[in-house]
Amino acid sequence: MQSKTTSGAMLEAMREKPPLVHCITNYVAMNIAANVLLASGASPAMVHAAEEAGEFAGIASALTVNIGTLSTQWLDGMRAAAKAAASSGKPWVLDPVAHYATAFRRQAVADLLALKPTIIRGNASEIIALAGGESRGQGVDSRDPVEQAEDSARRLAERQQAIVAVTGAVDFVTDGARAVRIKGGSVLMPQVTALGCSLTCLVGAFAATAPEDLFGTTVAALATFAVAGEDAALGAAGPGSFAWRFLDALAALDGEALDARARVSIA
Ligand SMILES: Nc1ncnc2c1ncn2[C@@H]1O[C@H](COP(=O)(O)OP(=O)(O)O)[C@@H](O)[C@H]1O
Ligand SMILES: Cc1ncsc1CCOP(=O)(O)O
Ligand SMILES: [Mg+2]
Repeated sequence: MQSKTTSGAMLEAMREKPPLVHCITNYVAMNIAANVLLASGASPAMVHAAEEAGEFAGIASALTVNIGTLSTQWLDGMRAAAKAAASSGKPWVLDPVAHYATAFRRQAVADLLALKPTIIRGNASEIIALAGGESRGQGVDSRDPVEQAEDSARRLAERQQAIVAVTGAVDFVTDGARAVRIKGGSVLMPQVTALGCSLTCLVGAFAATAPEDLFGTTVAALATFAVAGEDAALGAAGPGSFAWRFLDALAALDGEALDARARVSIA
């Protein structure tokens, strides 16, 4: 088996053995997130009912949990799934969408953090607030630059013993010690709803492919979005044509091109 040491090798390994990714995500993101995973070579399943989420997490290779359209019943399913993933040693990714906005969300995220996500992916405002800082987030959208979230990400990674990925104009990934920045993508990406949510699901798919290297798999997922986003923007007239071009760009990207074009630097 080819070693999965580079982002490109991880992408090819994922396509060779498509991981079943259990995505508990929001109503807005379900369709595009599933299509992003299929285009990238993974196998998505959007399963959230409390009656089955724990059992399903046990048969999937990774779990992603996104609180975008949260409800009490959904939270029950999230907790059951997170406990099942954690107890079976499977990676699970938390996307704390707009957790700062309401008391309900803040409590939900506190409960989920206590279940030890292995990776946390959010925009700069979400990560600043999650680490206890003052963020300027508005609803689900970030109003803070990523560079102002880097220290928060390092502290959060240390505190949670997790990988933390902050996305925006230049992404940042850390395990609390190591850290890299990833350039690329397009200004059109935040204009398409649920691309961040979709990226969280792709982080789960890569994590399932090489769970022994969650730092590397998280970088690989973000680099995949960065390169595909640049490709999709080339011919896009706006967010609408960008969205379908982005799916095509993900499907067209191969490991060699990803390794050749990913712009990852040590932070
Ligand atoms: N200004 C930008 N330039 C290039 N890429 C961006 C920009 N803003 C966001 N992205 C990319 O869009 C994707 C979604 O991330 P983001 O918008 O930060 O998350 P969220 O949707 O959760 O707020 C990521 O791949 C990120 O790198
Ligand atoms: C608009 C909206 N409302 C609740 S979840 C959601 C989608 C958020 O997607 P993303 O965090 O990827 O921008
Ligand atoms: Mg988001």
